[in-house]
Amino acid sequence: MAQLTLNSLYKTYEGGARAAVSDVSISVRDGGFLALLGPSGCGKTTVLRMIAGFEHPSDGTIQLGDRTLAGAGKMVPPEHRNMAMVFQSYALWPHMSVADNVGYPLKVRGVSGEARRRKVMEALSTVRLEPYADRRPADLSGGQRQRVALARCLVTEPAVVLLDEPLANLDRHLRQEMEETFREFHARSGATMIYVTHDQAEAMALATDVAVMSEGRLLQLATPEEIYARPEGALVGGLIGQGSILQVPLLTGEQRLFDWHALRHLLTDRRPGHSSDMLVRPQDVEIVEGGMSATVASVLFEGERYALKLALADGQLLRAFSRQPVKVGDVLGIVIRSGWRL
Ligand SMILES: Nc1ncnc2c1ncn2[C@@H]1O[C@H](COP(=O)(O)OP(=O)(O)OP(=O)(O)O)[C@@H](O)[C@H]1O
Repeated sequence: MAQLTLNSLYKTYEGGARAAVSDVSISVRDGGFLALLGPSGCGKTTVLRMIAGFEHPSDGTIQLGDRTLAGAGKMVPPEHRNMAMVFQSYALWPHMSVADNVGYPLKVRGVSGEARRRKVMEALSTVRLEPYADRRPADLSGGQRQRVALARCLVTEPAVVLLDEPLANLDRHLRQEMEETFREFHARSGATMIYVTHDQAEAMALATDVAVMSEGRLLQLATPEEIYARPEGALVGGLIGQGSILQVPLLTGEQRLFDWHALRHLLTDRRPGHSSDMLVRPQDVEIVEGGMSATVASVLFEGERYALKLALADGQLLRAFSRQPVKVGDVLGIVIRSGWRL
C-alpha cells in the first residue's frame, strides 16, 4: 500500500466561469480515512473523480506511492489505478445473488472456482453478510444493499476506496448504523478511504482527517479533533460544530482562545469600526444567575435538552443549550466559558 498525494491540483471545465478545483494539495496517509467536506458545488466530487481517473486534472499531479497516476503528461486509466468507487446508488444486479454480485469484479478479472468463492466470503464477512450470500438484492434492506456494494468494492483488494456521499439516500437511523459499518470496514480492510460528504457530523464521526473545501479551494486539512478545536476562518468555523460567530472589536494579537473575563469585556465594548469573528460553541454557554443578560429568541426541544437562540444586548444571536424549559422572551444570565477567534 502507499500514500496518495495530490499536488497542486486544478480543474477547469469547459465554459466554467471559475476553476472547479484550484490549487488543492493533500497527502492521504496509507490506511487513512479522509473526508472531503464542503457545501454543494465546492469541488469535492471533482477531486474524487480526478483521483479515480474519470476526469483529467487541468494542472497538478496525483501520485500513489512513487507511481504517477495523473499529470506530467501521464494519465493512468481508472481500471489500472487499483482503486474502487462506491456511489450513492449502489447499482447491484437484481438477477444475481449477493455472492455473484460481490464476485463479479473477480469474474471480469478471470478469477474463478475456489479462489473466487473464498475471496467473496472474506469480503462478505468484512461487512458481516455471509449468511446472505445466496439471497437476491431485492430481499435485502437498504443498509444491507449498501454493504453488498462495499463488499463488491473490497473484493479486488483496492489500495484506495473512494466513496461519493454513500449515505445520502438513507434515512437517519440507517445512516448511523452505516457509519458504524464504515468505521469497521475501514479498520478491518486497512484500505485508504476517501469519503465525500457535505455533512460535517458524518465527516467528524468517520474520518481520521478532514479536508474542508469551499469554491474549489482547500481551506483546512486536519484531524477532526483539531478542526473542531482550532478551525481556521469563518467558513470552517461556521461549517464545523453548531457554533455561533459573534462580532467583537478587532483583535490583532496572537491570542486565539479567550475566557469569560476577556469575552465579557469584548462583548460590552461598543467602539465602532472593524471587527473580528469569535466562534462560541453552545456547550460553552452556561446559564447562571447574575451572568450577562440575554433574551431567549427561540427554543427547540431536542429530547435530552432545549436548543436555544439567545439575543445579546446588541442584537447578536448566540446558540446555547438548556436542561430546564425556558420560553421565548425570558431573560437569562449567561457566562461564555470560552471563545475561539477565527
Ligand atoms: N462535467 C462538468 N462540466 C462543467 N462543470 C462542472 C462539471 N462537473 C462539475 N462542474 C462544476 O464544477 C463545480 C464543482 O462541482 P462538484 O460536483 O465537484 O462539486 P461538489 O462539491 O461535489 O458538489 P455536490 O455536493 O453538489 O456534488 C461546480 O460549480 C459545478 O457546477
